[in-house]
Amino acid sequence: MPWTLIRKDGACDPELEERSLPVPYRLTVLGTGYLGATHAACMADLGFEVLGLDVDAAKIERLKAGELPIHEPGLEEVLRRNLASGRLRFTTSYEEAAAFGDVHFVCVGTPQKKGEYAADVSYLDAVVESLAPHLDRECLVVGKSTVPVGTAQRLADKLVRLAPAGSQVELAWNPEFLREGFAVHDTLHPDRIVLGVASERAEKVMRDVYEPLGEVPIVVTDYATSELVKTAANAFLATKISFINAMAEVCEASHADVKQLSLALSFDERIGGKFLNAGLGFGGGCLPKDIRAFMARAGELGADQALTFLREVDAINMRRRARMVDLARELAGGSFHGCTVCVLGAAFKPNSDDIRDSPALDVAVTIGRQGGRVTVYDPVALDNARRAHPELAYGESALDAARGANVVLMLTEWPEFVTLDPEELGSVVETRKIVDGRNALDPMSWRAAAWTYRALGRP
Ligand SMILES: NC(=O)C1=CN([C@@H]2O[C@H](COP(=O)(O)OP(=O)(O)OC[C@H]3O[C@@H](n4cnc5c(N)ncnc54)[C@H](O)[C@@H]3O)[C@@H](O)[C@H]2O)C=CC1
Ligand SMILES: O=C(O)[C@H]1O[C@H](OP(=O)(O)OP(=O)(O)OC[C@H]2O[C@@H](n3ccc(=O)[nH]c3=O)[C@H](O)[C@@H]2O)[C@H](O)[C@@H](O)[C@@H]1O
Repeated sequence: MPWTLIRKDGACDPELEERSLPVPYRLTVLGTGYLGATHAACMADLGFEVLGLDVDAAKIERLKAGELPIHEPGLEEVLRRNLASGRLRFTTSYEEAAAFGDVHFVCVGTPQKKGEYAADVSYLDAVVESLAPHLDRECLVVGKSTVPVGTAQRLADKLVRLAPAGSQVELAWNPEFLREGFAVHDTLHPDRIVLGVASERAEKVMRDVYEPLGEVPIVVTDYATSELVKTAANAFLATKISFINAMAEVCEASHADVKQLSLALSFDERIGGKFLNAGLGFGGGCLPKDIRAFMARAGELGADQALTFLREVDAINMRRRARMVDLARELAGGSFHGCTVCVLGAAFKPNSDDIRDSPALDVAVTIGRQGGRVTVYDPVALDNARRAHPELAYGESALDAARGANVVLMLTEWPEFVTLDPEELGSVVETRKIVDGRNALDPMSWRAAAWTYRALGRP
């Protein structure tokens, strides 16, 4: 069946023609968090008319005002530019979104269920239940969230069942691979586009939507494979990080240096140097929960043996956090009682304010529970950290947080921490002891300034 989908009024404004959109589809983006806010703003920047929707009314008000609710370098400019042009708008109304959109991108969260490994996909069901009853004409619904394999087919059936337009409403799955901190770049210059589609017409619409991105490898496949590509990619990245952190454990036992080991490995083109930074390990709203959801889903499918290695990947990762606490305690003289610990970093990685499953905060909280007086500083994640962990103390700057500290832990490699002057920091601490949790500092210069410098996986 040919895909006849066009904008309802058939009109194409001259500016859109100038931007040479193959088809001026109107897009909605349902869920405007880290992924959705980026996707909405970037698709508008490509020339599409975009309507972003969220159930969080406060978030929508901020977005309407050109204020980004998250920290993502470069995104606020894209947001403001497209609000000003009128191409990007926001709403909380599903009725409005359904009437507006030819293509609906679904970007809601799929967090880990409490007390379980499995992913909570209920937000996706909620989207379908809110949107579908208003879909009375041909349109494409495109899932971008990361999901357990099998979710897309189930949602596709539900969509057709609930939508008045029935099978004129179709689902496609289009997983997202962007990294926080590089979200705008990764959206506009993806390494590849994966399309899980059930028809040629859905493939055609998706190809048209992404045509303005230029030459990008496109893999067209079925729903299940597209869902699995995403979880496999994150499982691979997590495995690579835990591999080098396992090597760090062996280096610790044998007085070898994991940083030099990693460098030497990186020259082998089959291995490559990316994602081989040993340290405190991975956190964030994705890698940890995605490998756990992957294991849970494999179990449901009777394929749990295939992924038992991910259990070890997870365990190695969590052991790094425990090792960091042990190292800090050792430097504190065997106990945290009466000890002041400065933690530099709260975000799970630099250039983000995201504190979901942050290794840095996890370590800070554990040390606090073990009796340490912990003061945390982060350039952008302080508000989020304060809200989540009011029990910790917070500094206004790195120097402020380090004042009177017996031990400093550098746990998120923000550029401003990497370039800290050992003398200047040394002038405010009680004792010059530092653990470099990301192998990002230069040991020589810290030791030259009379600091006791320790790191993970290095002698
Ligand atoms: N954060 C990232 O860098 C990436 C995330 N992903 C995946 O994308 C998905 C979203 O992740 P994030 O953006 O990080 O999550 P998030 O938690 O920042 O955003 C989710 C948004 O959905 C909204 N929402 C919840 N229920 C809704 C509903 N019924 N209707 C409309 N909006 C609703 C929430 O209010 C929130 O604003 C997850 O599956 C994640 O694994 C994939 C690639 C990158
Ligand atoms: O599914 C997702 O949401 C995203 O998850 C990750 O992106 P992100 O979580 O933004 O951050 P990464 O750059 O992958 O870093 C993840 C964690 O691994 C840690 N890491 C990374 C690299 C490394 O060598 N060592 C290391 O410990 C980082 O500090 C961070 O805590 C993937 O890289 C993205 O491709 C994917 O789209």
